Amino acid sequence: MTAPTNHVLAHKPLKVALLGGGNVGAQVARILLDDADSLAARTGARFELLGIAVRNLDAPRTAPLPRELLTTDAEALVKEADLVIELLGGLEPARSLIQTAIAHGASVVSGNKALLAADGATLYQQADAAGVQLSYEAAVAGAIPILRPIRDSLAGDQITRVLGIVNGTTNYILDQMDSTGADFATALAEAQRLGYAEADPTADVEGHDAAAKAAILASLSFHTRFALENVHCEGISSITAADIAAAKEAGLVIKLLAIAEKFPAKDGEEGGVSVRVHPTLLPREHPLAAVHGAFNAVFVEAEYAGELMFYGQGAGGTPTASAVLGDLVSAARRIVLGGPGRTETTTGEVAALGIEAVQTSYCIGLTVADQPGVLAQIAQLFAGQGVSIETIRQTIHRDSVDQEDYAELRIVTHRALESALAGTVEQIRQLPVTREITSVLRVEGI
Ligand SMILES: NC(=O)C1=CN([C@@H]2O[C@H](COP(=O)(O)OP(=O)(O)OC[C@H]3O[C@@H](n4cnc5c(N)ncnc54)[C@H](O)[C@@H]3O)[C@@H](O)[C@H]2O)C=CC1
Ligand SMILES: N[C@@H](CC=O)C(=O)O
Ligand code: NA
Repeated sequence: MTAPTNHVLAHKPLKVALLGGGNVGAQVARILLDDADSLAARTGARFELLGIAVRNLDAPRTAPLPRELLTTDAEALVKEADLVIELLGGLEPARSLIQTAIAHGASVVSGNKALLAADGATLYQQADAAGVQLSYEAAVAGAIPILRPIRDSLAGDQITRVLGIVNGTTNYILDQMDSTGADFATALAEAQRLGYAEADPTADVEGHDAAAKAAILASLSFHTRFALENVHCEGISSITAADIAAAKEAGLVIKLLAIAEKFPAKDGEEGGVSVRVHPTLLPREHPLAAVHGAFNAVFVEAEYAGELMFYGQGAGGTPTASAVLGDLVSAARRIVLGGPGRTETTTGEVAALGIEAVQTSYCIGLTVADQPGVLAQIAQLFAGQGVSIETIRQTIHRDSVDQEDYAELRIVTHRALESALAGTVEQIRQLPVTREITSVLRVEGI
């Protein structure tokens, strides 16, 4: 392995102001402090966390924050910073603080979809005019990289439809009602406890949070400004247990979908883009029906790329912090970009593993003599190597040549070390009762 060449951090530390120490803010602070070295290596400059603006210095936090970093003076903090992370939520004072940051030449990272849906265009223009960046990947579908792919990766394509589950709280509630029969209020309380819900959960339940995200998605996808007023919005508060049960009986599931769809001009009718959020029935075999809990998924249909699907954790402090930090590193790299910038780094120094060190599940196909005790012998060899069997399927066949019965086995294992599996297979191959090992395949996702 060649020695890493980019450990030297030529750039001065970048001062970071964090606004908000709630579900997301506390996790961003924790990771900024815990992973300071690797973030510096990837960025080309260290992040110096100047302070964390909070409303109440003594409020309980989801991660312990150094007391000396907490302040109630958000404005003073912002004026000192090179980079400002806004995780307060709500329109004010978030908007004014972002504008102060921009006016002082700081780049801004925000997860505030309510503000971005309301004022994103203005704030973006202000940032552009000041030569700073405004990034907000966390604002739509939490941890899922969706805005940057739409804005950058698909910049050469024509998006025709975006369709997704973009609110974790409502997906959690509907999923709980569907799978455990939980009532609406209990499921909502649990979503709040898990840190998915907005400070005022009405924004989730009535679809306003999804509508804000739909407006942002539509604006980026169709290169046109869509305001919240352009989004048709229906929430899930009127969905009853009986609706869920009826859907289930019909092989359907109810999901709150955000849809931005282009309708081309046709038969003298003007074309346009429909942006809407509403509860939607889906067949249970539809890929979006398999999005459970607080997970989100966004389908993008584009003229040249075809169908793309983005899936992951759309809510929760730590997953959302991942998107915030991705934006932070990306914005910081551009500040460092006085030189060539650091977009690819090789400072991880992680060893490359051989296949023998892989752990996964396996499916082994083999044929053996149809005799008593054969399965026990094989099971013993697996156990001897510490490989645990998940299922064995046996089918009896008759050999057309010697007219002897033989058994075809398909054995699926739990996760096991490749070397242990290979050793087991070799031992089975040597057994006098084994006719043939027909296949050894690795299995993921079971
Ligand atoms: N929680 C989640 O799963 C996700 C949240 N977001 C967005 O991230 C932002 C933060 O969300 P959470 O951390 O969940 O909210 P939160 O309500 O847990 O935290 C907000 C924090 O900001 C503080 N704050 C509010 N106004 C303040 C002020 N004027 N001065 C000082 N501190 C103030 C509050 O005291 C609280 O500590 C919101 O815009 C939210 O929509 C985005 C994606 C996912
Ligand atoms: N309240 C939101 C948080 C993420 O944006 C949700 O439930 O999805
Ligand atoms: Na995202």
